[in-house]
Amino acid sequence: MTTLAVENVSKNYGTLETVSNVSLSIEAGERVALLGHNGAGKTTLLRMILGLTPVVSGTIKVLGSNPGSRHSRASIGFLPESVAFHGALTGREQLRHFARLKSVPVHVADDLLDRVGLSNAADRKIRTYSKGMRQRIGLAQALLGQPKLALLDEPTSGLDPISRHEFYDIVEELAQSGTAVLLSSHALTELETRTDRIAIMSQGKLVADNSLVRLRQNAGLPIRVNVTTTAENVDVVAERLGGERINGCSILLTCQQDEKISKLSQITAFGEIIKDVDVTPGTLEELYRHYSVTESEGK
Ligand SMILES: Nc1ncnc2c1ncn2[C@@H]1O[C@H](COP(=O)(O)OP(=O)(O)OP(=O)(O)O)[C@@H](O)[C@H]1O
Repeated sequence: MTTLAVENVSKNYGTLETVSNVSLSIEAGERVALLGHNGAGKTTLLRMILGLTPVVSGTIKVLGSNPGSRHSRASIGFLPESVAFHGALTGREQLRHFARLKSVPVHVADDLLDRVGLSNAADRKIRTYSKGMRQRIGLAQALLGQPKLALLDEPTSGLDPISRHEFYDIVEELAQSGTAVLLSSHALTELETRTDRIAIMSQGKLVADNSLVRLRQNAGLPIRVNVTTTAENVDVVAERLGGERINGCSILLTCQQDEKISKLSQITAFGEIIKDVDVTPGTLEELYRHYSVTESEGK
């Protein structure tokens, strides 16, 4: 059964259509990133999946159950964008408290502290924790009870690169154990290798939902090719390739995906005067802009 099935869901606040006819499904073990500018409707959608905002138009099912139902609530682990903890409690006390609320055995809380790398700080008060350590406690509470669906709202905001890396390792383990993961983020670059699909919301609409490879193909964004030559040949190579000289020995050219191989043959035909070639596909930022702008222009 599909873990999360969102079908034709809309939500208005007054005359503002915050979520507009959105359909999105996530299977067990899939990691989906939900992207969108501020106000795109991501949080409203997450709230509807959680059962906090009623679904009045369209349907949402979590493992076949309605949002907010006992079964649905028991299946979801949620990490809100800003998590508030009791600063006077230790990490262990706080997590054990959440475990009791979720009717999960307390020893599971201790195991999770270990899993999120907090066992050494578990008996320190949360008020002494760094932002990254608080996020880890937040993640640990979202993982209590082995959720079938993890909803993570901006989970890596404020984390340093190493903590982000470790965070995504945990997400990967979670997905491998069969949990479907939906995470919203503004930190685009980290999602490139860490998620299976990218869903983009713009002005309430879902404007893209596909693997990164497919999104790139469909957008047809140009590929950048950076060529380094010997100093004395840079001008002539730039002219022949039709590229732009960007500094001492570097030339920048762009081409479409289907021209890439012929462009590379043209470059290698110059022989030893070519010192290096870097090929960079369109970045996630460019894709994001492409899909958001295409939709808002009504193309
Ligand atoms: N309770 C509410 N009453 C009125 N308008 C609301 C309410 N909740 C959200 N909105 C509006 O709906 C739109 C979408 O908000 P939402 O919080 O879902 O966006 P978001 O994509 O999560 O943005 P962000 O990245 O800033 O968190 C915004 O214009 C917001 O002002």
